Amino acid sequence: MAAAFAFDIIGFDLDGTLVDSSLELSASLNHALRSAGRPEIAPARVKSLVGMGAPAMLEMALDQSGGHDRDLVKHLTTVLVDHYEANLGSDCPLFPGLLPALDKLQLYGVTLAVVTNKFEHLAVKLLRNIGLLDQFETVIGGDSLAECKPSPMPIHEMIQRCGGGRAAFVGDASPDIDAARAAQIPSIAVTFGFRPDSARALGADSVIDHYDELDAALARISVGC
Ligand SMILES: O=C(O)COP(=O)(O)O
Ligand SMILES: [Mg+2]
Repeated sequence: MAAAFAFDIIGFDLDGTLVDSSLELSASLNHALRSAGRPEIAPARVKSLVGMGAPAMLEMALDQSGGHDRDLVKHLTTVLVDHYEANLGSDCPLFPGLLPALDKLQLYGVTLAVVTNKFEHLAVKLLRNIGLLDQFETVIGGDSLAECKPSPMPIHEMIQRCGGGRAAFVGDASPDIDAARAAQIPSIAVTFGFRPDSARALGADSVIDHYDELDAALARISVGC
């Protein structure tokens, strides 16, 4: 089947883009906060803390109740990750329309990849547990390389691992769109992720409200690139 767009590679962010991981992340963040005697944070508010990895999420959460230091963040990252890993993917729905959208891209012969700021081993395990891992040529995590999003480094690496060619990136937050811009590839922001209020202001080349719109958005942004 011929695609209406000219991309060889489509990269996806993970949390808030492929899956709604907010309930599992909230449960594990709050488990870590409780263990340190800190107040919990409501899942709706946890969404705004996701996107720069677990240590950054903990720093921002701890700053809401008395601050953080490096040792505390290091210790609580282990507490959070151990808890998160135990039930990974059991309460982590895919966003509507994702599977048919990925199937269509595969039919077009597009190579798919994930670039997340989650630790790589957690991203791989989550994708395996929810049955998505085989869809992706490669998974690059926040600790896979010397730099993570918003650096262009993981985007460049993604393109290289996927054999080169024209690429676009889909994400829900500023590290995604900024990394794509820094790597000089077009981006699509999703409004159904963890930044519904600001997705339109991220400066992406296109914005979608549902995965049904992905095909048309890719066709729009591939014109002239
Ligand atoms: O902050 C995280 O844990 C990772 O988030 P991302 O998948 O949106 O990059
Ligand atoms: Mg995200």
